[in-house]
Amino acid sequence: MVVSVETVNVWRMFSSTTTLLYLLVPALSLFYIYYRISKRRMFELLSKIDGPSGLPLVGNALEFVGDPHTTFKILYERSFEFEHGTPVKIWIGPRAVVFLTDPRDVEVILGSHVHIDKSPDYRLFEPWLGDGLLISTGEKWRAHRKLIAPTFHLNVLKSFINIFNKNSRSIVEKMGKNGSKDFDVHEYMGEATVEILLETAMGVDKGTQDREANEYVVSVMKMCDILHMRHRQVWFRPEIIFQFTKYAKAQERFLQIIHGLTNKILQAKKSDYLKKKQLAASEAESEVSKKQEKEKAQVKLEENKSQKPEITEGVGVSYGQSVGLKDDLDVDDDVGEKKRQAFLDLLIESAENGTVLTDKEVREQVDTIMFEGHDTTSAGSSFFLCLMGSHQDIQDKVYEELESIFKGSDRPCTFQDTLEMKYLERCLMETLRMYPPVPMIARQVKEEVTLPSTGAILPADCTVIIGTFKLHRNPKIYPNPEKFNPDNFLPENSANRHYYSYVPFSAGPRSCVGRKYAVLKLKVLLSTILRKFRVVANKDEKEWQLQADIILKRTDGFRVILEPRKKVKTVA
Ligand code: HEM
Repeated sequence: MVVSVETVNVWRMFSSTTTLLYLLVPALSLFYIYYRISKRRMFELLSKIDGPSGLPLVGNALEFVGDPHTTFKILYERSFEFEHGTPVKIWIGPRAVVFLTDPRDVEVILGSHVHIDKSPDYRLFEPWLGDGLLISTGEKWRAHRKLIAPTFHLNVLKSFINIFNKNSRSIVEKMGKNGSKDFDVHEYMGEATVEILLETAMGVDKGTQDREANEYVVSVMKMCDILHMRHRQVWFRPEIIFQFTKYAKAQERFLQIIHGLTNKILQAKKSDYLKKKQLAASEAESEVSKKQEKEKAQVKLEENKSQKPEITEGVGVSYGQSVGLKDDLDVDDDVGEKKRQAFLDLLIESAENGTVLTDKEVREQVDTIMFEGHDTTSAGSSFFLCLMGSHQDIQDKVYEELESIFKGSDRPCTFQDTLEMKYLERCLMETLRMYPPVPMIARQVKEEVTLPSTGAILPADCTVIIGTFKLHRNPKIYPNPEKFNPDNFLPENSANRHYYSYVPFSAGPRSCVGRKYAVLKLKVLLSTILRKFRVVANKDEKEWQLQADIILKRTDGFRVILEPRKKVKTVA
């Protein structure tokens, strides 16, 4: 029998493939057995936590590959398969994620000083936010938090009121140009919040063009889309795969725009800081030379008592001019800025001294505050306005309250006014209950944690997600939770509520540093809009399409119509 060369080659290939399989299958089986044994405790603990059934190997991962709205809808609808508040586990491939929605369980995680580590999902933010406050952990986070938190103290915030007012009026004017057409209010809220952040926290004069703020807002939204896509479609997570996709190129482009703006802010601020430092140094120098000149003049005077003291007069004039300039331009400014202690001023100063922060760390914190401070507030304010548009009776009550405060005048809002906006504040709190801009908070637990709700134990290194959206809609805590009802926040209705049953700003040691800033700014911004316009929204709340791409948003857009209110008394 003659055997051809081809037959021999095929046979060789077959036998080598078979050998490979013979080796691979037992190796994989052994690895799997080793994995199950080494993780026995983890599997044992997780088996006691309820969850939807999934497929072998991939678990529930395939349920999240659809578009963002469908994914959110599926996740929320499936949550009703389990009793409100019970911990629920899902598998994303080999990784278990446990959702917590009982306030007692939430407290154990958010209230802890131990479980402060963010889940690995936040690492996707790294090329954008570096190791800023949102992501960092351990001593670095503690030190930076201590430094940054006071820059959002109420005393600092009070000095921002004029900037809040000015920018709110400017955006009201811009929105008014839409006439009776409906438009997406989120774009305007995004632009206003970026401009306000630049002028307040960053202390940068309004040098940015509107186009730049707009480009920034759009790039942040697109970056969130990419990150969210990578969260849902897990095969895009490893850098080794992601870098070859079209999304990596898009990410690079968006980051160029985002970092372009933050770099510009930093450069402007640094040169400002250096100029001030130089000025302070030259003032100190002129103080010294003035003292020396004075001494010399004194000596001369004593040497020749009959001579006129011309030098003293000369020095005096020069000194006077310099003081005059300083008084008019710098001193007022200095006093204002020192009083303000804006976030970026403090950071740049700390970086100059070189002990607390490096330049890179300042950049990361600026990117973090720009992201955290703008996308959350623009979503919150857009939801608020849409809710006002859908609930005219409630909007009327807000307007009535504003009328009682401003009495028909269009004067700017004061800090005291914001304290009197009690009903508006309740509407804002209720908006953040129903539509929390951060609908999920993820943590990685360092050690085993017993959950008070069921006694179940979370294994060490497990990812937990605080499901804020679901937690805020627990009927045992909020009667009729799908209904927009600002009275949920009447003191008598909220007094006995568990502290961790309302966490739009998170809570505990890693709570939002910008909470007071956000509420004050939103009160000024939203009251300015409602004093000028009645908001009308044609779509029923039930038809809204939600997506939770990091920040909760409406896929169908935040469309409203603004109707001018009657003329008010103008105050310059
Ligand atoms: C309605 C507006 C806002 C909402 C709903 C909100 C919500 C939150 C939430 C839920 C967290 C915790 C996130 C997590 O642990 O994953 C957080 C953290 C943070 N927020 Fe906000 N935020 C808002 C506005 C702001 C503003 C205006 C700023 C700054 C100007 C800001 C700065 C931060 C920072 C720096 C963190 C990280 C804090 C840390 O980990 O120590 N936020 N925010």
